[in-house]
Amino acid sequence: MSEKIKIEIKNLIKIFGKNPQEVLSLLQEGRTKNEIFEKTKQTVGLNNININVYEGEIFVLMGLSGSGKSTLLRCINRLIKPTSGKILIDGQDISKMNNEQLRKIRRAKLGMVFQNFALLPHRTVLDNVAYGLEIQGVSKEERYSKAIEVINTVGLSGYENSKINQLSGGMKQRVGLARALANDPDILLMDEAFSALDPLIRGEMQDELLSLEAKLQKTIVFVSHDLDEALKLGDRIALMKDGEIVQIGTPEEILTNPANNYVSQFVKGVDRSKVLTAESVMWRPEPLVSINSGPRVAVQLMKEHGISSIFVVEGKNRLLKGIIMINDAVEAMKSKRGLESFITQVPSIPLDMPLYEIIPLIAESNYPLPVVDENGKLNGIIIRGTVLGALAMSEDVPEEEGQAGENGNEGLLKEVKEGGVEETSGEGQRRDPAAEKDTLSEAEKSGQSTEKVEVKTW
Ligand SMILES: Nc1ncnc2c1ncn2[C@@H]1O[C@H](COP(=O)(O)OP(=O)(O)OP(=O)(O)O)[C@@H](O)[C@H]1O
Repeated sequence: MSEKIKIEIKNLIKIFGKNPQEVLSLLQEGRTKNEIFEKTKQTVGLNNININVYEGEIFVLMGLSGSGKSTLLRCINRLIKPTSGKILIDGQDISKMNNEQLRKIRRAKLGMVFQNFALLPHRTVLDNVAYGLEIQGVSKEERYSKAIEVINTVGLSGYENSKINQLSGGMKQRVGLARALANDPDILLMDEAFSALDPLIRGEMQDELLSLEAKLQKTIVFVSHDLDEALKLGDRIALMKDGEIVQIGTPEEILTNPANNYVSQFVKGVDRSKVLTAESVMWRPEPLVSINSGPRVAVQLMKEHGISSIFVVEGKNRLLKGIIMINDAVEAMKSKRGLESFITQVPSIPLDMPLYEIIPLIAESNYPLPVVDENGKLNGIIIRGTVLGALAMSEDVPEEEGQAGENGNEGLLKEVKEGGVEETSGEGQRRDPAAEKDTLSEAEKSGQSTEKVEVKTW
């Protein structure tokens, strides 16, 4: 995802009714959608929408039926004309365009995929995919060659000459996707595109879309009323209610920092383990010991912090070397050898590993797990308590009690809770760059050994 704004929506309002001006003044008075409908029989489809969609992101519009998702999506390609406000696509305001300009921008930049596929049932796959190019007057040779290319992209090669009514739902939607891609649009607008598919196929199509997106880097606006789908697909999600945006955020932000009670209720039953990643549950590793320090320093730090193991790192970049247990450090001290030969190698966790993959690892581990970036730098640690806390987060249940049943991780949670293993780095703190300076000076003070002490904190 780049920093470039691809679609900019500003103060967008859509009123369905005969006298939008009347509704606009009622909106300015602060009347609600329901009040306005009762008074005027007109519907506020969208009220004051402001969104930036960045190039290359999947932006999901999510909300209950009637919240305004489809209306908003259709305003973006001007299938619906907004009552007021702006929609800029690469800086050009589509809400002000005449028909000719609209045709051009739709051809050049916008592809749309519908829930009901909207295919021509008696035509072949090839002709359906090439249809958009055909009505633009592209030569047969050129449109077929492009169509075959995108048919391959969506995994339908071999089906070029099949008729649409011979295909399964999932295959039809692949055709719908291929048809939208045939123009090579920058932006794909997808309206409940997978909602008509049965759950297994739906999951496959979601995976397919994610891997396509990794290759093609389109900007995608995806409408869904399904929270799990939104959390799986969205780089960011806008949660809508009654024609307004309640919250915009990444899936993690929406789950961990709901804007209000409506959002909390909305996300209550979600399986957090599928959405949260190592990065969002890791804590600050503290203290760390440098590979160049002697075992005495390691033992001293562990004693001071009341922990039984400590991560060993190398250099300014805190490259992870492993972990040393207190017994091994004592052994190293007695044998007058360096730390290196007493280090235990531990599996390291990438920053984006989902929580559900971390749970079994942390359940079996006798020490915290290190989270490293792609360069091998130690970014944080994962401790059992953190995992428990992240899974237990909920409006109604106090954190200590957890909420295992609702998250479907009851067995694992029980195992984690009853594991009886001491938290070796219970002192770890959530990342807080502002606190780095203080802890650094404290850590510096604590390194009072004759050996060269290199304590890493941040
Ligand atoms: N053509 C129309 N005429 C009048 N009202 C409309 C029209 N289209 C949509 N609406 C109203 O605008 C509001 C938003 O509808 P919209 O279809 O955008 O919601 P949605 O979130 O996409 O719901 P769904 O998931 O059911 O499609 C609803 O109150 C709806 O009744």
